[in-house]
Amino acid sequence: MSTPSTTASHVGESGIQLDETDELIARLRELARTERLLVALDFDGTLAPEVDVPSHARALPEARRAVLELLKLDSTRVALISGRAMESLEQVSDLPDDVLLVGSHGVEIRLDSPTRLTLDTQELAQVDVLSEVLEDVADRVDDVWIESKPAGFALHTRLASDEGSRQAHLMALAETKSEIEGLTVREGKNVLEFSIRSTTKGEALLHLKEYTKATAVFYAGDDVTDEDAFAVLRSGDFGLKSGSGKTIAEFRVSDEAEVAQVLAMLGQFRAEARMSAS
Ligand SMILES: O=P(O)(O)OC[C@H]1O[C@H](O[C@H]2O[C@H](CO)[C@@H](O)[C@H](O)[C@H]2O)[C@H](O)[C@@H](O)[C@@H]1O
Repeated sequence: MSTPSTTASHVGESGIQLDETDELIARLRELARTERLLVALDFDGTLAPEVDVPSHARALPEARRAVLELLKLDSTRVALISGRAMESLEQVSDLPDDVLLVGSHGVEIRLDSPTRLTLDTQELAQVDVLSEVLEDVADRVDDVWIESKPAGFALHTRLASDEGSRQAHLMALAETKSEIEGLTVREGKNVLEFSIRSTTKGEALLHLKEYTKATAVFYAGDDVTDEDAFAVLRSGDFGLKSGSGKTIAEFRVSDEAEVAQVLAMLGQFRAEARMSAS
């Protein structure tokens, strides 16, 4: 195998970023030898580069290829854990049905048989109130819009000015909180997410780990909400942060292309490990 060109770094005990590509490779090889592997991945900013229109986002071809290779391997499951609504995640990810999907930060889950999210009357009423309040905020600030999800909304500010974005955040926070008690608010890249359910990617990852009976987990993500998933990783698992920003993940690469390289390596090591196990 050729030497990977990742700029992987490892946060040493001193907090200093050390160039640790060799260590990353050694740890990937070790992970690949586990009995049952779960590879769980965030979508936007991890497999797919950020774009202005969410429905236009697609995984990099090399990332998609690496995921398809992993799917061919026995005792290996692949999952996407995203903030997107399930319908949107299915559309943009366009992967086979044996990929486990988690949408809306854990509110929606598609395992091997489809399940439908149902909200009770009170929750439906809360979604209606949220819609009214956030539509009103979006109407008042240029280039701010809302994306609908089954249990909430994302307030997008990617195309707004810094000041517009700041104002939209402040208004949306104040006005939703005064209308709905116990609302969950998550901040992401150019987005503020409001949900009437309070799941996290960490809870979703634990659920998938139990469902797949995984003996070790690989998780890659780029945003603040992915930190909840990194937080539930245990010894022998592997956490990979894509891009800049504070993280508790053990390893970091610089972008989606490097995530794809790491996934391709993992696929290769896993194929070798499964071959020698059989
Ligand atoms: O958990 P993820 O899979 O990373 O999803 C997080 C949010 O992704 C989408 O918004 C982000 O990506 C868009 C497309 O690149 C970009 O236009 C936007 O600025 C980003 O915030 C999605 O639209 C949200 O619903 C997800 O929660």
